[in-house]
Amino acid sequence: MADPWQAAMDHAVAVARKAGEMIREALQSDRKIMCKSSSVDLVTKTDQQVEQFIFASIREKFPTHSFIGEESVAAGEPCLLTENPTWIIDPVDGTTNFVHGFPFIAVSIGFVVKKEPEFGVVYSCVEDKMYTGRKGKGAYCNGLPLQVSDQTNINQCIVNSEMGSNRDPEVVDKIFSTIRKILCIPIHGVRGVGTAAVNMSLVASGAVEAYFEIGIHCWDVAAGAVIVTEAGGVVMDVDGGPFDLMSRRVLVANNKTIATRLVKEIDVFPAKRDDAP
Ligand SMILES: O=P(O)(O)OC[C@@]1(O)O[C@H](CO)[C@@H](O)[C@@H]1O
Ligand SMILES: [Mg+2]
Repeated sequence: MADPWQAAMDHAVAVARKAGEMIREALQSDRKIMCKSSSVDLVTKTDQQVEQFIFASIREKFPTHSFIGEESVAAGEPCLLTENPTWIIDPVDGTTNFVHGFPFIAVSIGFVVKKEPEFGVVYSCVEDKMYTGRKGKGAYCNGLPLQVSDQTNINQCIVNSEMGSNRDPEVVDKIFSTIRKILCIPIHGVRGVGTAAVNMSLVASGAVEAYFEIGIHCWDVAAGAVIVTEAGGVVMDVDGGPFDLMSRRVLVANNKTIATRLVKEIDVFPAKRDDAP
């Protein structure tokens, strides 16, 4: 039977690639920085222009679908997931990296139907790596199949995480205490490239065994969650419970053994849900 969403996924790949070209061009010119929730939560005209381009390109083909985009929500659009086919988009994941020219910047396009992720597209546009995952049909990077690491020994792992954009000293203490505990298990190393979408794609590629973060948004992880699952990995809440796209919390790993070992070390702190009133 033909895949009802294959054409949508093919379109998402083409749109992500064009959006990536826009970002690469913008990297050659001055980036005017604006702030959102704080002086370290950055946005630029490029974020807004790329999101408008992606929305317009998708709406043209799928006018009845719903959209959740980072910059539209920042401008006051509701962040509510319904049963309707919904595109969940981060036009520039790694805006701080973009502003600084740090070469990990991704276009993240997730597609969800009846609240179930159907496919994810993450285009790491400086690296020119197109990561894709289609429910039940595997995960790929530039057309080559992705498979998570087969490592089950926590001491042999690299774990991705991020410092986030919360500068409340009590939150920063929890972030650092978690990273300290994990590092001293010990593990081989902690890394983070400044974009959840690429952090998750690196788990799917087997380059690192896990990634977790509290404070991300649905648009950061909607695509990566499908890519990790389709590469044979697991996606869950940082407390080991089921993954909740709107919870602002995510833990992905190559397998349940590594994931549950990490859950023991994560100091959880509150983060307001994406769909909170
Ligand atoms: O606002 P942006 O750039 O679209 O995304 C925010 C983000 O890059 O910041 C976090 C780092 O703490 C990442 O996990 C997340 O993807
Ligand atoms: Mg973004």
